[in-house]
Amino acid sequence: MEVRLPEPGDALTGVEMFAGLEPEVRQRVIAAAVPRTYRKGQLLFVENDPGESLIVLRRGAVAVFRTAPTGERAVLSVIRPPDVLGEVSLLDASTRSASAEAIEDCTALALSRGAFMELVHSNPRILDAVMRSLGGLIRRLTEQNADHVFLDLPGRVAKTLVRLAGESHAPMITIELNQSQLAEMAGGSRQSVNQAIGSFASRGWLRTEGRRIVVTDVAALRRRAGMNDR
Ligand SMILES: Nc1ncnc2c1ncn2[C@@H]1O[C@@H]2COP(=O)(O)O[C@H]2[C@H]1O
Repeated sequence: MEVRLPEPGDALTGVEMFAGLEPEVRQRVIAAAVPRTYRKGQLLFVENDPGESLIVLRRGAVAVFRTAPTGERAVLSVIRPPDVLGEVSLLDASTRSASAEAIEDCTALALSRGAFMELVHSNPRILDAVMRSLGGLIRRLTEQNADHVFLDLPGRVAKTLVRLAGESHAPMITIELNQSQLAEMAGGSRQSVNQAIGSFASRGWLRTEGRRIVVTDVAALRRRAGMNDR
């Protein structure tokens, strides 16, 4: 009888950027990284801070956002494990391109710029993953730009909800997000986002429960967002 042993796991398990590393190198990365915890609502860093470390998110969720001079926020992305953040300013040796806030209690590993660059130089294979990650970011930005040109606000709200629902095929998907956060992500005023949510709710595509949105018809939202059927 075949006995399956549990997959060996470590603090970098599932993190694509470090997937191709030899076990000894992985252990060196883990030893060089500093564990961090962030409470919900805590800022990890602010736009224009010096970029000093790569953050490997292990638990929780982080919103990446830019702030307008009026104080208004635009959420660019929500990062979840096993994603990393903070790679842009390390690679262009510049300041943080956006701010980041824990939207759930988080645990993470922080790898200093020096340790990350040394790793990249001694393990060129990492460059493949770094390039893939930058390619993915550019692709997302291109899509976000196109959405702002081609989709109306309800379309962007629908698309944001579909993205947050992820790959789940469950008949009901609960998204822990209030309507202000949704407005920051979809790029619209709270009032117009509320109207879009009200109209989706009246068609039976979702319902709101306090700070949650329960999506009941992802396919309808996908169609409203102009996305292909799966
Ligand atoms: N538009 C975006 N979508 C997703 N992530 C982003 C976006 N812009 C910046 N980031 C991430 O947010 C981080 C902000 O700090 P960095 O510039 O060091 O690295 C950035 C990326 O990891």
